[in-house]
Amino acid sequence: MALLLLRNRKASALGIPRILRDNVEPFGLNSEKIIGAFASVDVIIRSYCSGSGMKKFDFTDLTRPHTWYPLARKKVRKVILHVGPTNSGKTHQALSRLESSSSGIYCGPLRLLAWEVAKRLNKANVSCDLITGQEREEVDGAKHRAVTVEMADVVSDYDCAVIDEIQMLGCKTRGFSFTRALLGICANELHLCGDPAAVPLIQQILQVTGDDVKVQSYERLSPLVPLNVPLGSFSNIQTGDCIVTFSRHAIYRLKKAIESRGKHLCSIVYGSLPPETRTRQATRFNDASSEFDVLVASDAIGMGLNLNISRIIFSTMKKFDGVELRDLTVPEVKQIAGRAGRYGSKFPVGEVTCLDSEDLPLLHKSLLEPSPMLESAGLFPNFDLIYMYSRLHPDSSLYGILEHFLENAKLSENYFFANCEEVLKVATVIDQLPLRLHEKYLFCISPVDMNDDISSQGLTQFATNYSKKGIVQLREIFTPGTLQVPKTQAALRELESIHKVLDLYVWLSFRLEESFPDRELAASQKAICSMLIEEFLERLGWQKPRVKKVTPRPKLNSAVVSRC
Ligand SMILES: Nc1ncnc2c1ncn2[C@@H]1O[C@H](COP(=O)(O)OP(=O)(O)OP(=O)(O)O)[C@@H](O)[C@H]1O
Ligand SMILES: [Mg+2]
Repeated sequence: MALLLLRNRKASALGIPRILRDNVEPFGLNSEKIIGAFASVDVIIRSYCSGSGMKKFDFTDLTRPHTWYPLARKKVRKVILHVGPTNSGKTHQALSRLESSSSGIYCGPLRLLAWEVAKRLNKANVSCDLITGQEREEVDGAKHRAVTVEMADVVSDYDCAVIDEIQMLGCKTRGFSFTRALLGICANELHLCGDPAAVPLIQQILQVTGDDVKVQSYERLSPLVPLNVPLGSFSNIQTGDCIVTFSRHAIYRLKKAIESRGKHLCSIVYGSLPPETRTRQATRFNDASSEFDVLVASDAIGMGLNLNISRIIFSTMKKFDGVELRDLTVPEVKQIAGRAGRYGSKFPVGEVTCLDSEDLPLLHKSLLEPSPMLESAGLFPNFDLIYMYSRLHPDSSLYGILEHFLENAKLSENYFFANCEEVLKVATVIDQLPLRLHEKYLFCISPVDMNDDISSQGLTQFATNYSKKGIVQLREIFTPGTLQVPKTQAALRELESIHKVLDLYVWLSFRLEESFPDRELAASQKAICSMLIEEFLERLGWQKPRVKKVTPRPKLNSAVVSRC
């Protein structure tokens, strides 16, 4: 164990750039960030040695995650917790402060929220970049950036930072990114917006950072009225209604049921639609002059968004969560219901009801109950720790290393180990390839959907070609010019999957720039995918599929399709 320390010490005297070149640059960090990243390696080593001498080295000890972020720890941050119900002006208040700061960062859980914030700041003449895993819209001279939380920058110094929907640090899969932003962002002021249920946990977590924490509570700005009468029939649908359901199939069924009455047209929003399509569908619904006056959506609309909804109608109060069909939780009901009657929208009073009367009691009960207090926040070892651990166990696969962390990680009671099932699934595949650890890690944290055959085969193909040749031309896996408007639900689903593969290519191209050189082509094909999907939604979405000649599926080359 001591050997590792000596090796690293030696490296820090003689070979700093080597460790960094091997492990940090591939992630697309600039030199300033490399220094920050190295500082964190150095600090981790010191924090792991302190008190235990050089003999005892336990990288699975994750009890002091605040020490992973040396830059943030140099400051006493002024932390303001903006908490209250939905539609109470929490985000607005934090953004007003961000707008007047000399430099800043907004971190949100959804691309749509980051996009809204970048638009708002730029409109207010505060230049603001938009950065998500797959997008970099940079504005000349910008000192502000709106990002999705996974892209939170923990190696720059900001005047002001905002983390929106902070209660998501309790999320099993994405919570660790919120924890990372909470502990790691270096800013004079850090504004956290969210549910009051997160307050005690955050106060406890920040006790060890020495930050100055204040809580600011909010009340709802406009009323939300739970109705005693269910919708009953689709003939009672009105302009401004949003009907919520949780399966893709049900979304199309409801759209058809509503549109076939000839009075309303529906925009739709659900998770596996391309983000840009979701944005355009939401924008079209928000636009009072558009004929698409009803929204049919999944819980993809359930967080922080400002939509022109007058009434939320739950078509069901149950959701399949991957394991079982369960009742919606109190926070889920409140978040979704909270989209109705947004302050400043054309509907000053929001209403909420269900399709069926039997669901009303659960709706009413959930809206009255406080959300359960958060007990712990997600945590996941960063690459530095995994790398150092791998030096002690050079024969271990990435899967083996992650599994070891999972079994042996020691955490304080404020944290839980993130659910890394998806990462482990990718690791099983990637470990077969002759790649270095940081390359494997990169593929493992990429936004691949391993439950989608085409998406997972796309990842395998990219990683295989990369390991063989070091360069991945998009044309090896995808033939441009072959995309068509889908004519069936199956073809639509396939196009959504192809979009995911192209999206993955763009994501990789931002991190392995020279090896994935066709970003522009991938991005333009992605845009075509979403246009074709939108055309389907507008023209064909609710019509019966016509039984006609079979069209070939030439979009992905045989290497991928043959294994789908
Ligand atoms: N002081 C204000 N002046 C003008 N508009 C405001 C003000 N406060 C809030 N709003 C507007 O009210 C709407 C709701 O505010 P905001 O999005 O900040 O609520 P929130 O509490 O963050 O809700 P959620 O919990 O759903 O994210 C937004 O459209 C926002 O621009
Ligand atoms: Mg908000």
